Amino acid sequence: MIIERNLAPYIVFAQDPVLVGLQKISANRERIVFCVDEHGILRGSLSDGDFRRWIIANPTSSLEISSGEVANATVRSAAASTNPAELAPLFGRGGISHIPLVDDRGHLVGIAIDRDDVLRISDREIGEGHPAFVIAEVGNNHNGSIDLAKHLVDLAVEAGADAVKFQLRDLEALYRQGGGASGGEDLGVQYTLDLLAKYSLPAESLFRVFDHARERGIAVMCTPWDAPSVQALVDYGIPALKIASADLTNHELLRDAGSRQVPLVLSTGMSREEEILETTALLRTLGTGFALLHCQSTYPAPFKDVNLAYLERLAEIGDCIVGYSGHERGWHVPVAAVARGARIIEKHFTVDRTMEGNDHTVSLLPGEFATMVQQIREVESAMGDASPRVVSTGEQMNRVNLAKSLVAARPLAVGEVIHEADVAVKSPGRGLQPNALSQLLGRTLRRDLAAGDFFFAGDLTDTVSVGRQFEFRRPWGLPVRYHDFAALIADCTPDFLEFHFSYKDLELDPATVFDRPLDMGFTTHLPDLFPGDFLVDLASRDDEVWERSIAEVQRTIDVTRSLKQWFPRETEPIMVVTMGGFTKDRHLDPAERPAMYARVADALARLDTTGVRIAAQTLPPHPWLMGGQAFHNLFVDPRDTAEFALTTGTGLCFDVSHSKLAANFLGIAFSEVVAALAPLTTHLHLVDATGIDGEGVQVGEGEVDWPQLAAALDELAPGVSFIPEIWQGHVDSGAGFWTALDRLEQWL
Ligand SMILES: C=C(OP(=O)(O)O)C(=O)O
Repeated sequence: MIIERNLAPYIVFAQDPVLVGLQKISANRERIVFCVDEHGILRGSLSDGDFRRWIIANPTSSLEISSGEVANATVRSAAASTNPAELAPLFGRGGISHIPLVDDRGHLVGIAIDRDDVLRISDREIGEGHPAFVIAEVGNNHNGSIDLAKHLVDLAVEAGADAVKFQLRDLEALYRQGGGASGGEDLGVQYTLDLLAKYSLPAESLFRVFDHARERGIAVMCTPWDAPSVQALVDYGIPALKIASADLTNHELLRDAGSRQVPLVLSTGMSREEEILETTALLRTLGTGFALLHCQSTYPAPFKDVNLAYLERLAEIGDCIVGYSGHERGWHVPVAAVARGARIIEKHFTVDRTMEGNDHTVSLLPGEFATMVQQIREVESAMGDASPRVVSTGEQMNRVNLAKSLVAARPLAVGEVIHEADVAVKSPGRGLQPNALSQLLGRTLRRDLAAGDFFFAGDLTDTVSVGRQFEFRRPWGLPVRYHDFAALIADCTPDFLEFHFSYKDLELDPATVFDRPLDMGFTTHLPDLFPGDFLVDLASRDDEVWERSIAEVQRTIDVTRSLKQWFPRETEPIMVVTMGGFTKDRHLDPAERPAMYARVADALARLDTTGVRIAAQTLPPHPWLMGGQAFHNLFVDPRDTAEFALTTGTGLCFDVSHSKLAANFLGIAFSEVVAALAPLTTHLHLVDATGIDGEGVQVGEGEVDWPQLAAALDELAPGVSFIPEIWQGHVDSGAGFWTALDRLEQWL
């Protein structure tokens, strides 16, 4: 439980319209506000439930009605002096999680909240489901210089820290001899005192540094080592206090700090478990929000003494948010601590490890700290949620390439019953997976198979998936390969075929593919991969890559042109090109994009495109290039994509899956993407998407709002051709394409 005394987000005046109350409820995310009169006297509660009950009872009432009239006047309150231990049993009854605390004249002075799973420091929430809160502990590493302290704040901001922390001591109050006098003390104490006397910053100087941190938008924390320092920090308005390990048993300081209505973060180094238990019990009587940091108080701490496994026990015995304050070398241990549940990480921070003072040696330099923060974020993103394992989109692709399938061991004819000897397990994994063997055995074949042909899911059912004559308001086509187009058009007549070339296809003489001209149109698609793992990149700054990219695109244009003789209806075929602009390890700064687009434009200007319309394919933020995650920088953001199309006159192949992923990644509405791209679109790839990298998903099984998209396309890109580009839609006699077309027909 915490006792909240910052009441502004939780109160609404009785005369305020109820809408104001509802807005406050949304803003404070606590699902409740309390209604007070002009003297601050509690008049009732206004929760989501109170409002719902009222609106059901008064369905025609205006929202201009005052909050006081809607509020529940019988809300249960408690006296401000009530001990938190007495408040605790009141929670939970009837769903109560907030108890208003009133003084003896009925003024609202606090709210007891049944919450210790989230700690709020400045505008950050800490706890399960939130990114770890990373504190750059400057401590006294400013060595007494305000300028260096401010510089460290700037560096902490750049390194991605969530907070900077300092230490404040009143040496007169803190040490038994007062001031920096150390005569008669042990060696260690003398050394520490000498350093503190030399390098501590007084409160007023530290506050100038805190002001600077606020201006830079980073949370500021401080460890008070004595009562005057607690008072000074609270007077300053510090958003959270840190309690050093050395003070874990200092109940007087804890009582003082814990009654100041700011969250406490306590380190547990140099402590025994019973001391930690005693302290948490004490804090619970104060009603303050707190977190415990596991810590090994040696500088540097030997790895063998760190005992990260204790984090779990600490969370259990403290029943609170836990974190880790690290004094070991390097930053891999804090990263591991995050993986073991630390929600707060504190690590010392300096500009120079050789400076005088015992914290410098265990501090991270700014670049190291930035790496730690980045690695923490990467590990957080890698943590997942232990839900049942699913196959990622990239894995699905690799599974096709690397796994195995059930194939015909010999030619098999329609009507034959499948026996074990008829089936072999071979790579690649395009067909039924080997574990489907028992389902396949004993089934009667409904199609002929050559030796080596895949068995598909369709062979396990009695209904065969076939194409049919589909009806659309715009030209529709099928994505095909040279080797499968004839089978795919056996039962349907698309308006056109889109040939997705492999690099080997480019070497084939079309006369060996087509035995007669076809009465339909065609489009083509640049191969995704060329010999020697080469990916076309018309934006490349590497001249060799750029020249070869231009040559490969030109070669594909030439092949496209040569196909026209087999498709007399097609006068100017579209060729879809993935232009490039990808990187392997990270997205580039958007400022780098204009030069890259210019490079693409220069490459396009070098091509002889006579008789062929190039369409630049819109791209996802994270393509699965060569079976692994990569980063696309161009044709992802609809704004620069549209600008490129407009300024170069290049048409777009609007890939709905790719651009939906881009919208999710960029946090923009997909309708905005459609509005920007559809008017510049000459060709469409229609396919669904999930998240930021789930591409190729079956229509209706992802996140695209198809009726809305279809209406927008009717308006902004009428008559523009499309293919259903379902991943692996061609397998199992085109089952994926037929399902997609069946579904699309109702909207397009
Ligand atoms: C010394 C401090 O903390 P820890 O015990 O985490 O090192 C501090 O916060 O000043």
